[in-house]
Amino acid sequence: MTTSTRILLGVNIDHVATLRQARGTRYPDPVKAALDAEEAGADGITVHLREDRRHIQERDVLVLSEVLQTRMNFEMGVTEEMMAFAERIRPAHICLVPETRQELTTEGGLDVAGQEARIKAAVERLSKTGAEVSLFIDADERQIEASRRVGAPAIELHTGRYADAETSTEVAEELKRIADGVAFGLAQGLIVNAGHGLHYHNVEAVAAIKGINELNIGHALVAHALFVGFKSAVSEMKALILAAAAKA
Ligand SMILES: CC(=O)[C@@H](O)[C@H](O)COP(=O)(O)O
Ligand SMILES: NCC(=O)COP(=O)(O)O
Repeated sequence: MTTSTRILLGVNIDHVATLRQARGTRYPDPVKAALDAEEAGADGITVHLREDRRHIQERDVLVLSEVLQTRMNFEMGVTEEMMAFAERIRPAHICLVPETRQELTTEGGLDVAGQEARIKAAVERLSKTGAEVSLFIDADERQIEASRRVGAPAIELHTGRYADAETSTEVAEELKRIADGVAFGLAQGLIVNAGHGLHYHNVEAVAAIKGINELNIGHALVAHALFVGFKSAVSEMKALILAAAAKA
C-alpha cells in the first residue's frame, strides 16, 4: 500500500498543443511547456494522445520521451494502435482512459468492471513494458475492486463531477465520494491518483485528502499560464497543493 506523505503534481500539457493545433503552427510547443513545468517543480508530465489527435501528436510524445527529466504519464484509449505505440515509447506510467470521439473532454471513468477480461489483457501487455499502469475510473467501489482484480497497481480517480458540482451540497457530496474512493483504493492496496477539472479554487480540498499520491492537472494550468507564464502557473499550483496536504 502506498501512503505517501508528499503529494505529487503531474502537469498535463495537452492544451498547450490544443492552441498550436488550432492554427496548425509550430508554436506554442508542448515540449517547451513540459521542460518549464519540470523546472517549476512538476513531478511528472502527462499527455493524452487522443484517437482524433486534437492536441498532442505522436511527435510530441516521441520528443518528450527523450527529453523529460522526470517521467511521462501517457494517457491512452484501449486500442491496438495505442498499445503498439506505448510499447514503442515505453513511458514510466500509462493511464488507460475511456475515449469518445465527439466528447468535449473525458466524460467519465473507464468501465473496468464491465470489461474486465479486455482491461486485464491490456494491463498485462502494457506492464511488460515496465510501465506502472493505472486506470482512470470514477470513485466507485465496484470499479476500484475491478481495477485491483485486473492487476493494475494504480488508479486515477476522475474528479470531473466534483469540479462541475454547482451547489455546496453537491460539492460536499462529490468530495466525500472522492475521499471514500481514495480510502477504499488504498485499502485495496492500490496507488491512488486523482485529476480532471481541478483548478486554483477547487484543488485544496482534494489535495487535503490523505493518501492521494498524485494530482494530474492541465487545463487550468495552461489557462493561468496565459497571464503569469507557465513556470509561475505550475509553481503556484504546486505550492497550493503542498500547503493543503501539509495542513490536512
Ligand atoms: C484523461 C483526462 O482527464 C485528461 O487527460 C483529459 O482527457 C485531457 O483533456 P481533454 O479531455 O480535453 O482532451
Ligand atoms: N487525468 C487528468 C488530467 O491529466 C488533467 O485534466 P484537466 O486538468 O486538463 O482537466
